[in-house]
Amino acid sequence: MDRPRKDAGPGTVARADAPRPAPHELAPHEVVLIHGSDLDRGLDEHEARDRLERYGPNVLPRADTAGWPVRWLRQFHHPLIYILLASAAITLLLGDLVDSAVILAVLLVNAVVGFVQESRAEAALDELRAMARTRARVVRGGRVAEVPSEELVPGDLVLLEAGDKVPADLRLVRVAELCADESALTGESVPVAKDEVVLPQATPVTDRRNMVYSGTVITSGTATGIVVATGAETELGRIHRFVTEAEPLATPLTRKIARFSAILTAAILALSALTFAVGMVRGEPVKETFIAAVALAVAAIPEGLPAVVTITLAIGVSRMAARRAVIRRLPAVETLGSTTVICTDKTGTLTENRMTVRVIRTPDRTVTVTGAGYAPVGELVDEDGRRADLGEDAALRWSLLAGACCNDAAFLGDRASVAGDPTEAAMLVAADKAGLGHEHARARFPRIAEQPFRPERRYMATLHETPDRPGEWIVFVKGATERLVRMCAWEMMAGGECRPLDAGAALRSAEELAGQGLRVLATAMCRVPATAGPEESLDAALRAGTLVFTGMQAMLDPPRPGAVRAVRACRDAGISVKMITGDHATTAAAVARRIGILPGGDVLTGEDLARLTGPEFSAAVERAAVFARVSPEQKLRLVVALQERRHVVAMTGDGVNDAPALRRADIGIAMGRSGTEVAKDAADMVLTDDDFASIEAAAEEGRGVFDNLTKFIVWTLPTNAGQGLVILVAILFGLTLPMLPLQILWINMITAVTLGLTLAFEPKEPGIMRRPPRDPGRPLLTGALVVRILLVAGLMIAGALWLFEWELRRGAGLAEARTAAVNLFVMVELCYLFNCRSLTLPVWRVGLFSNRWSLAGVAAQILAQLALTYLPVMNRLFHTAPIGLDAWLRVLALAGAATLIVAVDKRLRGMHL
Ligand SMILES: Nc1ncnc2c1ncn2[C@@H]1O[C@H](COP(=O)(O)OP(=O)(O)OP(=O)(O)O)[C@@H](O)[C@H]1O
Repeated sequence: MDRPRKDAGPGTVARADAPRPAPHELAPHEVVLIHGSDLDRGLDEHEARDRLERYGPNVLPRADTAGWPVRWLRQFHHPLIYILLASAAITLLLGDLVDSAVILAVLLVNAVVGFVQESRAEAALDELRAMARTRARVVRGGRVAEVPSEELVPGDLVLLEAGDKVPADLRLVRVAELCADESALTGESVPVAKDEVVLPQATPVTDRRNMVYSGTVITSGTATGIVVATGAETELGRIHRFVTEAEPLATPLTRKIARFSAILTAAILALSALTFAVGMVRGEPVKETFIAAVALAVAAIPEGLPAVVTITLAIGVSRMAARRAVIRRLPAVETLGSTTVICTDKTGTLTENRMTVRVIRTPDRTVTVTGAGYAPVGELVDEDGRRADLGEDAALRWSLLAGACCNDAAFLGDRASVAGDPTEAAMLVAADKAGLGHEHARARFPRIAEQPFRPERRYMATLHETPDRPGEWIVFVKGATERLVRMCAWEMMAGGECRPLDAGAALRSAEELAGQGLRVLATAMCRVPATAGPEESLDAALRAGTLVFTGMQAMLDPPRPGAVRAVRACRDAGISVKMITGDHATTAAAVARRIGILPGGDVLTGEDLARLTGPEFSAAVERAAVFARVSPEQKLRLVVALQERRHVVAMTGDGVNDAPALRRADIGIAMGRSGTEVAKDAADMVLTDDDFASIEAAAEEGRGVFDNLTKFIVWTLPTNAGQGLVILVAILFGLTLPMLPLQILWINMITAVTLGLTLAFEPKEPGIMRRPPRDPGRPLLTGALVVRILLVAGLMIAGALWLFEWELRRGAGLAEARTAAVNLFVMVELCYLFNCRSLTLPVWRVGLFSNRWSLAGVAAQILAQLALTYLPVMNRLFHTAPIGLDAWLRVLALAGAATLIVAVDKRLRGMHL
């Protein structure tokens, strides 16, 4: 390996006007020099801060989204609004200033509501984007740190590993088996191997294998690179001057609703044209009939529906975020409510991913390790309870050294957390507890080549210089026991002597440890002559199959405290939970049993899956609850098989190879802490705490969101129908209008905001996780809903017509009778709101105070009605008149009767709306 010269040291940033060679033409140390950085220490924190100010954040400028004036004007871009505008103009021309003003007021209120809703939804999505930002690992001042990738500056020393999204344009300075998927830049999806060699000046961007570019993805290997360009200066920035990341707000449901609204609008417009025609034939006055027809259309069309859907989904997004599930694609909110299977990783999701080595077993000895967590507090204890003496045991020492040196993890801060793999961190801690000191061990055996861990090969290997024997190198390997026994011919004993490996005994021993729920990693080593190149020597040593087996380290990864409850909750909700892991079947089964996933299904291994095909495969997948030693490709097969059996599948993943399965799943879930950037990119949802309980919480919220949407639809369609049909019926049958078109507009305008919208804030219903998942194929307009629409609209119209007639006959004036009818309408809508606030509970059991928005809305609506009835100015504007207590009593009695009838209907037909 052409290692960079370290004596170059930090230099000054080259003057901006000096002609500067491109980074790919320079040796690593020259790039470092030019960028004023250091190959070991990176930039200092304050230098990085200065540069951040000088160069700006590492982001692409966003394409200008529409400013508020445009968004405001967009609120008027709707056929219905055009009609209203036209009718306002016509009434004005006909000299009716008041009517025209009221229509304009309706329009304005509508636009304000639409605007506010849209802004809220936008804000929620902005928040969502902010949460989805990526982080990068950098070396600053000699320490590894994780920073948001926006904060990277030229000269930063960035560490890359498989699964990372390259955060800026980097000149590679150290590389181990690096491959990058550059399809984001070049369209070529085959990963490209990378190197650190110097390339000639004229090498085109697409061939520069010593560079990695922002937006591309590391598919395997590890590397270190120097940032040479950030933000708009990167190659990606040159191609896309702006980000146009506006995620569409459309979901299957919003699309369904948009289609439904379009058909409904057309039908209602036709009806109102018919009303106008009938009125004309009857010889009614043109102006009044025209306004009546317009009012019919405005009142009957549920204009607010699409906006309420978006806002309900947005509320769902923030509720889920509060429960640590960040939604990246809006449709996920909806799909979560109908999830039937959750396929989850074991490590980190069901367990804490905070490993502690508990047992170390060499071929002739077993020691237990005391202490928990990452603190180096604890010791190695022999079976007889005495402290183990390392000095006497060569196998134990070499196993611990392999664990410390064949290891990429590093502790952050005060050992509170790790950068890298917790499995590896546990092995560092074990070495520390044994008194070897992992930093000391790493310094003593400098690493010169490596084969990073890859899930599909299940081991990691490194090659090191050794201080005591200059002509030799040492190979360290760690990985799955079944994998390592195939690479070993010998096993080391405590005294340092080697004997032929008893693979059967090693495997049985691993099995026994796994049966205790421990995760087992085997270690091996060998010495090789330092003759060939380091990479070739390492490769040859691994292929020779003559390594020396030094032992196994078995670690405990405790189940997450909330996992047991969450798994049970899923089961109650008709969602089956399947564990998918790369770990050993016995370890997986033991953990699954502890968490409650087993019994209740079979345990299948990757090998079993490989043997099965067709219907046999999918039946086995359906039956199994635990899948062990599964490869990422098999995850994809699992998703497909489950989907073929009509399941709605949520699948978790964190590795780069998980991306296809995450994309294919109905809901791909990535891990916010341990997940790779690639997995997050492919996912619909990211868990900020990696916890399975958060998936269950999100599923619960998803059901809540869908319930609230249903509640709004169940409320709005019948009341809109009632408002529109009352005019239609009056005109078709030649009756005196029981309500004036302006009054209908009033009802429509006020109730949509004060009553309907508040349903979006309804809390979740009790028992929401005790019913089966929702069928995503169910139509919007079910037969039961049609019956409900007819029932509520019929009751509203009959009640209003009857009351109107009664009041007239009683000697009340026209204005007074109409006021009573308007109040009845509103009261029925108000009581019906309580009916809709729960899909399951009877109307009288809905908590009055559980949704304060709805309570405030109801109060506002009552005040508005009192104002409409008693304020002289409102009387003049809306042609209303004060009504007496007896009229109110009739209004309340009728509204109460209507509520009772609907309650009986709800009781009889349950929640099948
Ligand atoms: N850093 C590592 N170095 C060497 N071997 C490893 C390392 N991490 C894991 N292994 C081995 O590879 C196996 C598979 O690991 P992988 O990371 O694919 O799955 P997992 O973390 O056990 O499970 P899950 O899929 O639930 O996250 C492990 O059981 C272990 O034997």
